[in-house]
Amino acid sequence: MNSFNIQLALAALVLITFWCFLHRKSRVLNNISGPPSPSWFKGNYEQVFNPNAWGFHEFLAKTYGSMTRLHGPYGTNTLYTFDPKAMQTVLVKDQNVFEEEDGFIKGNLLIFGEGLFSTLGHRHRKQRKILNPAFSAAHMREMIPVFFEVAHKLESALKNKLQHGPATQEVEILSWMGRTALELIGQAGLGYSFDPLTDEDSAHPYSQISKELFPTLIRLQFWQFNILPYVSWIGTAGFRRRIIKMLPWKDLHHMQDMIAYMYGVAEEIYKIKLHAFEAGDEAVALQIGRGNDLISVLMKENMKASEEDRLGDVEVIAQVPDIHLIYLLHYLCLIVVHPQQMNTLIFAAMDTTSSAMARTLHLLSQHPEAQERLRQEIIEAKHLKDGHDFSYEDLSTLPYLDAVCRETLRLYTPVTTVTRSTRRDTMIPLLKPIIGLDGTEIHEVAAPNDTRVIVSIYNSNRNPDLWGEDANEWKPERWLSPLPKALVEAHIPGVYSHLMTFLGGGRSCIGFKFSQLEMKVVISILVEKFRFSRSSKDSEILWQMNTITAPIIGKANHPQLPMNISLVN
Ligand code: HEM
Repeated sequence: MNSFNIQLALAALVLITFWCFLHRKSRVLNNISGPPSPSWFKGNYEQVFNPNAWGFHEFLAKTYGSMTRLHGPYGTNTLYTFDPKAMQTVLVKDQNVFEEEDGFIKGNLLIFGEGLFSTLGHRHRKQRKILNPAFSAAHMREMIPVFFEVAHKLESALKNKLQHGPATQEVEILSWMGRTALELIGQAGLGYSFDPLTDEDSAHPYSQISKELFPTLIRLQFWQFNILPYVSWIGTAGFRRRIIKMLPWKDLHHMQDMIAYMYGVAEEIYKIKLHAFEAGDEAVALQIGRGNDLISVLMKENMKASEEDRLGDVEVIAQVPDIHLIYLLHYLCLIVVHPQQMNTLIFAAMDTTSSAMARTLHLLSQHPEAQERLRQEIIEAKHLKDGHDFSYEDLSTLPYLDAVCRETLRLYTPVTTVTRSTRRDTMIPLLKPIIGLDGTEIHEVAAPNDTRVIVSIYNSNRNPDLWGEDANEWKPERWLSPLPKALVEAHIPGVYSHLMTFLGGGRSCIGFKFSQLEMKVVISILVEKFRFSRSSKDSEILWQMNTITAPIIGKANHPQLPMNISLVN
């Protein structure tokens, strides 16, 4: 028997064990009401995780409230919640009980070594401690010139386009936001420039890939969640690649090609960085970002740390780029030969924030009065500064800009759900009790070991019990007066503004200040200089849920957001 056949036999054995394991799962959650299952094989998963799942999530919230039972694959149970107290337990209080799923952590360990996404408990906390200063407000303050430098490049490119063509032009704004976010995380995060941001043709191929990655990923999501964690460690990477090639599966092949490309780019950046560090301080200072990028700061912090807290060299290099894009990591388990984390940082920072910036501009194009109000605020503040760029403090004292960003991130969160899995039998207390199928009032849910819990960021941010009857409307003004008492008293466990957008607890988004700054810098420059209005295709634009929300037109496969723009003067 050759080694290929042995690995094939092992794969079959693992799958059989996996079926048996699932069947012994408990039925304790059967008393919690929830939607019927359309399929034993997939349960409700295809309804919850699909690009157009908005309606199903709204239906769950309206029909079953903030704690629901879903049918998982193969007759298993899954909890779906946005109850504030339940989220507090899952994400903050008992976060060691509600961890990322086993397969996820093991797969990441295989590929990335001990980075943020592949560590738990003490080790994860230790890495966060070292990483925190690189993402602190103090460091963001130092980075602000880099943010403005990149935003001004975008401004020049768009101005140039408008000055050499019709006064109002249709522009595909999503790709410009993606390119800007890529350049920003390149310069501020990695000390590397991807894109001169001069015209449409100068785009780095990486930004195109980022637009295709998530839509492809969501088409594969069921397999990713339910099969991949159990097979990702089987055989060698070479074996797994051979298996993928044999499968008649277009999306998986496309994913493999995209990752191979990203891998090459990441390797190049990685080598440049290492080379500069080996050459010493002067070489680092000559780099883009002038030694202030996240990797450089992390290295400096690590040198200062006590011996106990210090990360090993490999851990440092693995760490900074090991930024979210959780779902891609599963695929990397299958496809990539050895660790390459640069891509994770780039994607985490890029797709989330570019989606948020594009959504903000889209909303402003649909609400011209809000756009004008924002423009006036920026122009007046700029006037007081004699036209100079804003400082970090200036940006945090523009109330309407702040309100527009918060409201957009509330109503249109780029990441709509996160999933955790219980590591032992446990209780989940509820702020709002539910009625069980047997008619009893349930104040806390007994969740057996290995229960999947989906936390709905989307429904938490739109909960009418907390935000009021207008919770589903985009109203920046709500942030200019005191927030509803019910919301404040609910103690939403999010790190940002009673919102779950950046999550809460020890695994919350470490880059949320980075992303806030980026949004404010880019939106303030664009709205001051350009007027945004709906394009003729506006009614066809459909925002898809995906892993990170993205707009598409009609049946097109790749995200795009056409918008009309003209110069303000
Ligand atoms: C609007 C933009 C962004 C949104 C909505 C967002 C959202 C999130 C969410 C929901 C998580 C938790 C995922 C989970 O636990 O399953 C997360 C984690 C993370 N994000 Fe972001 N993110 C954004 C931008 C960024 C940026 C710009 C960076 C880096 C520069 C970043 C770095 C990270 C990291 C490192 C984690 C993992 C933290 C850990 O496991 O300890 N994010 N993000």
